[in-house]
Amino acid sequence: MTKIAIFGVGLMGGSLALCFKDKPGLTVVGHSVRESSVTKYMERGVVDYATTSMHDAAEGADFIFLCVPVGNLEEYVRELSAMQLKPGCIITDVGSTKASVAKTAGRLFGSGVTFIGGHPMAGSERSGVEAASSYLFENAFYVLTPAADTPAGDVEKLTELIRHTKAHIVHVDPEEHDEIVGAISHLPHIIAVALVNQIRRYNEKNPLNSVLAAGGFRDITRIASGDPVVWRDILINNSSVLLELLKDWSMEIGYFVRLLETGDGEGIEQAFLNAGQFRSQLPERRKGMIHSIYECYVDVPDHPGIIGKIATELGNSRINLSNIHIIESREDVPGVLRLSFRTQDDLDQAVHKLGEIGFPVHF
Ligand SMILES: NC(=O)C1=CN([C@@H]2O[C@H](COP(=O)(O)OP(=O)(O)OC[C@H]3O[C@@H](n4cnc5c(N)ncnc54)[C@H](O)[C@@H]3O)[C@@H](O)[C@H]2O)C=CC1
Ligand SMILES: O=C(O)C(=O)Cc1ccc(O)cc1
Repeated sequence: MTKIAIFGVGLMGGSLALCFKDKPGLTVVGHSVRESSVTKYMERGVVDYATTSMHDAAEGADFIFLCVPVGNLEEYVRELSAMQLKPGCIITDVGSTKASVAKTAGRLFGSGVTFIGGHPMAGSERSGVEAASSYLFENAFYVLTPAADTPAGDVEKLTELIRHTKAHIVHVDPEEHDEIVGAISHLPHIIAVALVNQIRRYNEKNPLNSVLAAGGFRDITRIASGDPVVWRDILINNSSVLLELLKDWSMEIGYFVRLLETGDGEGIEQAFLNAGQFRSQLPERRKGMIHSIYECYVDVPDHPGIIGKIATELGNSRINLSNIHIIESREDVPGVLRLSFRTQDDLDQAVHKLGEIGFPVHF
């Protein structure tokens, strides 16, 4: 039996556990510092066994996944380095930053135990084992950050195991990872939170702000609902990269201030044109940093029974619909439904079926 120990069975740890559990030859052990969490992991059946003992979890493990907030990663690495681990044990993590943990682990682990940093680049604004799903990583990128002297055989062993997630595995240098992920994930989270807090202040004076806050606002601010502790740790850990990115961000904002002060319509058009062109070249519907589920929009007339018809048609074709959301903010226009699916295959089949029965689909 290959023993996999998971420290911190939350959204990420729980989702990994679900990918590995019940696979032939694998046994999954979950660790939490809290007794109540251990009971919860067992009750939900996400692990084969759970414990509050770090020793019991790590002893004899072939793979150890550290899935705690970034601010706690290095203390786990330190504690594990002082323990008698199984020779050949591979330790990895799922932290959203990679440079500091790679540096600490590189210093602490000698022969017999290998550390390879990891970052599955899929997730959501939700947290906790309640939000875990075995589908979370399907089609997403999964970054590994092996060092130049990491044994190739160990990278291969970890890669083989991670294939259970159905993610695309890529290798990136830890510092380069933090710069890129700072720009495409951490900075957008800061911007979303700052924007929501700006509107929150306006809303204290006039509650109509939140009543009218509709599609666009909700779309670009979903990630502002991320877990505060997880994000505190990510931003503090990557602060030097983020401070540089924020300088560039204030230049971008300053540019818009000038465009408006000078009434430069052509400049505004050009800014939207450039952004739209770049955005349309981004890989389509790749599950990843911001888009994490397979979804499409359907224009439907606003009359009773239509939602039932769509759900029934999809059900009859054995297409699994994971969520259906009515966009309520469209008064006096055709209603719009957002349909979510767990897999690309379900989404593709749904698009085909809905087309057949005369419902136009948008993305
Ligand atoms: N949320 C997301 O979408 C993504 C998160 N990550 C990374 O994954 C890691 C875990 O994040 P999530 O699973 O989202 O968070 P989560 O809050 O769902 O899970 C965190 C887990 O760590 C445990 N934990 C919290 N504080 C602890 C402490 N002081 N000592 C020991 N255990 C503690 C919690 O009990 C929980 O089991 C973080 O390092 C985060 O940067 C990576 C990719 C995506
Ligand atoms: O909610 C989303 O779309 C995300 O962007 C999730 C996410 C959060 C943290 C990461 O390190 C990676 C992905």
